[in-house]
Amino acid sequence: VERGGFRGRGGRGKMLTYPYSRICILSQLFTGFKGVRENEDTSDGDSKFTRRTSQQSCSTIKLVPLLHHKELLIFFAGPMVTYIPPTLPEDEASIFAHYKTGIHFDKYDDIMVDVSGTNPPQAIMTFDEAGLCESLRKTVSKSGYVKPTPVQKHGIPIISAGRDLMACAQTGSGKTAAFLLPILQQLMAHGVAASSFSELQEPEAIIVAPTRELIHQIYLEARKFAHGTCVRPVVVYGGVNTGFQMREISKGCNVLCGTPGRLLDMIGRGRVGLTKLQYLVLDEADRMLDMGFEPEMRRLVGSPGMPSKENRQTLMFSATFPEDIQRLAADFLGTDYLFLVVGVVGGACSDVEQTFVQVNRFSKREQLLDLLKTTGTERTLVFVETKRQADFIATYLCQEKVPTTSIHGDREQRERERALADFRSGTCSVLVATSVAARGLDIPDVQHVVNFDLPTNIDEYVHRIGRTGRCGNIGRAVSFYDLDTDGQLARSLVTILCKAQQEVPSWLEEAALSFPGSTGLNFSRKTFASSDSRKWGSMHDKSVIIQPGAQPAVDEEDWE
Ligand SMILES: Nc1ncnc2c1ncn2[C@@H]1O[C@H](COP(=O)(O)OP(=O)(O)OP(=O)(O)O)[C@@H](O)[C@H]1O
Repeated sequence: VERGGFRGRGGRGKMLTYPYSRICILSQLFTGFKGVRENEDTSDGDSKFTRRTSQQSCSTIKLVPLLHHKELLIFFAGPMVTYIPPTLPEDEASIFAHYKTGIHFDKYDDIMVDVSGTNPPQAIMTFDEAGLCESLRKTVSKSGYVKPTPVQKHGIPIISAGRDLMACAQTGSGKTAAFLLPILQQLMAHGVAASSFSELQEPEAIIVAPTRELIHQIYLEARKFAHGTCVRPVVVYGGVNTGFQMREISKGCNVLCGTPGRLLDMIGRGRVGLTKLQYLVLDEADRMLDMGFEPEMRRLVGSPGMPSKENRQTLMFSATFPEDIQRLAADFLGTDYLFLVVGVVGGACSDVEQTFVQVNRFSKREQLLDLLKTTGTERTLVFVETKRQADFIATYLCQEKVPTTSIHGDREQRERERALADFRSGTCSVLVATSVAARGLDIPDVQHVVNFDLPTNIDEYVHRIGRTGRCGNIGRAVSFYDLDTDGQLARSLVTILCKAQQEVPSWLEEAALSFPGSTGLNFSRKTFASSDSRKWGSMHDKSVIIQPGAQPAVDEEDWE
């Protein structure tokens, strides 16, 4: 049923063992039985069923036959989730804490921008032109924003004009505010009703993102910009006590931020209604629509009460948009949507200096240690392929007296949040992470990203190295390249380096040429390439940045 999860086929009264605490959907398998629908913290399972939880990672469910039941069986085979995140500080200093824009912030103005689609509205040049209400102007200024970034200059008027949008802009260039500000402004302008207590809440905006930490970060941004207004943002994501989140929703909810699973759960429980929905935002939209999440996104837009795409505004943001995903995305957007490209679709942030080191798999660990000795206390994010590897490397570095923590999908939510907090505060200068930390996370002063293992997908690489060099600051990325295993990525890496105007090591170029299937390289050094799939028709240039057949992030279980 799930990779490495459900083992037994089950049967009348048979004991089944689930080694992971995951939801298993056992369609049709047990016709004639009804399973316990046990939700993490509500023991609302039918009393005719027994559920025995042994250790945290191993639950046992006994199925008891119930004649004449032929439902889809849904089991939650995990321990009760009791985690309630710490209360957030309410003081302005904490809410508006931000880091400084870097010396390259003004260079954003030189990046080429292309808006395709009919009648795009005029871009704004300043926040004054954005027509923000007084409260929002104040929160923008308290956040340290002086002038808008290109994605904000173009995105804000497009959204304010009521248009659907697919926006592609480099990592760390302010996409979050580009959708939050116009949504909040429109809600305020149309006199959004201050939320009040009700078991069913009907938010005006829903924002979806692929990981718990990212959606929490977006929620913090929404809470920051909405500070002092009557708009109430709420966040829901897995790994946190459901009852707690239901109570938070019932206190009032205008902007609901969520990971897909928990969001659908809240809708399914009748806690969230969709009839008032005006805005649906997919952050990291290419990830939200790839094969991992697409079914959930379709379930979301097909949920009862969800306004049709003509009757809601759908907004998609990412730094990468492979062509096949662009085509798929069109199913969710109104026909007249605008496609905004800042720089190169799928391009790496040019403020990140990218270096490649040839390694063999047996020397990597020592090379990492040597590298970290040269970086000292610089905040460094180390990406590895698997959860086990993350634990292993973090333990190794701790033994070598490098203050290290780790984040991956098998850690408890409490531990994940603790790890991130320790990294943010500098208690641990090194964070070893799987792909769960690749997208969206905005951590101040990450000077350095190390790809201990290169990902198999070039878009994943772009997002990973984008954890540094944000908002005009300069960052460095070092990638360990193993000739035995990373050959299939060589060609895409060369293209990424060329487009970011960076030096390509000759051995990498050779590796790209010698990889089976390479038919000569033609790496343009263009600073800009518009890549709206509607323009290409069937004649488009299949740039290697776009990899239609690319596999999703390796460590699928890391995602929500
Ligand atoms: N106009 C601005 N002026 C100053 N700082 C800004 C501005 N816009 C955004 N920022 C800050 O820049 C940082 C990066 O923004 P954000 O996280 O929205 O980037 P992003 O484009 O969504 O990145 P990613 O692709 O990695 O998700 C944040 O700390 C944000 O507060």
